[in-house]
Amino acid sequence: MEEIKFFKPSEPYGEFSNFYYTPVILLNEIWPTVEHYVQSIKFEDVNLWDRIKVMKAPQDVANLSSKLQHKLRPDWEDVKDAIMLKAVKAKFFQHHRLKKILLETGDATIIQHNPNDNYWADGGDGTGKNKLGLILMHVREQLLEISKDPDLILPPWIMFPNNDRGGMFWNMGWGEDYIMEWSRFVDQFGAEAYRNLFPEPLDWEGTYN
Ligand SMILES: Nc1c(N[C@@H]2O[C@H](COP(=O)(O)O)[C@@H](O)[C@H]2O)[nH]c(=O)[nH]c1=O
Repeated sequence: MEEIKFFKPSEPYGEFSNFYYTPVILLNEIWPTVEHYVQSIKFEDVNLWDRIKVMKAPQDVANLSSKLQHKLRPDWEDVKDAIMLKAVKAKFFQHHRLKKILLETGDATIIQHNPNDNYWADGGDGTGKNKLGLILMHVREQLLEISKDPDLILPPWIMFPNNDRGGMFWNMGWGEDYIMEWSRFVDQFGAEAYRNLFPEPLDWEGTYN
């Protein structure tokens, strides 16, 4: 079985790192990286979230968080896997390019290789739990259930299920760019054929007209 090892964002498969720069929308807010989101959610104090969100380097975020261990929400150990899954899922559903990279790993085992982390990574010698690798493979399964074609651009109601059709997100920046790219893709693919794969839900009615 092929193994894919990743660690730093600048190295091969760096897109799989939580430090990789790519925005994610969670809780109706845009976070600069998965790391910014996960480290914020560790704390109940939302003032800390605002402080973290404007920090540039994910490493600075991680450093600040490790200094504030005494402020951790009491249930963190119980919820951390679910929160990480939610964030990693959002990242790979919300970005077509990243989704494609993940799907193109086929059935390879994905391993976060970091000697300093026995939980999210392999501990360097394979004794770590590799939870982030397991989560990435789980998200890959979830994507495969929707479509096995890495080039297929998914409809907005699947990529951004929490963004209402009437919301401002679709009228500017990221949301607008995505709708334009998706529309071009649907035209090339053939609207009827695409619609057969992805019939629009009630709140997106009329979108193929
Ligand atoms: N330490 C590290 C990465 N690992 C990430 O750091 C986080 C550590 O979480 P926690 O143990 O809860 O503070 C977690 O998201 C893990 O995947 N990644 C990188 O690119 N570069 C790093 O230097």
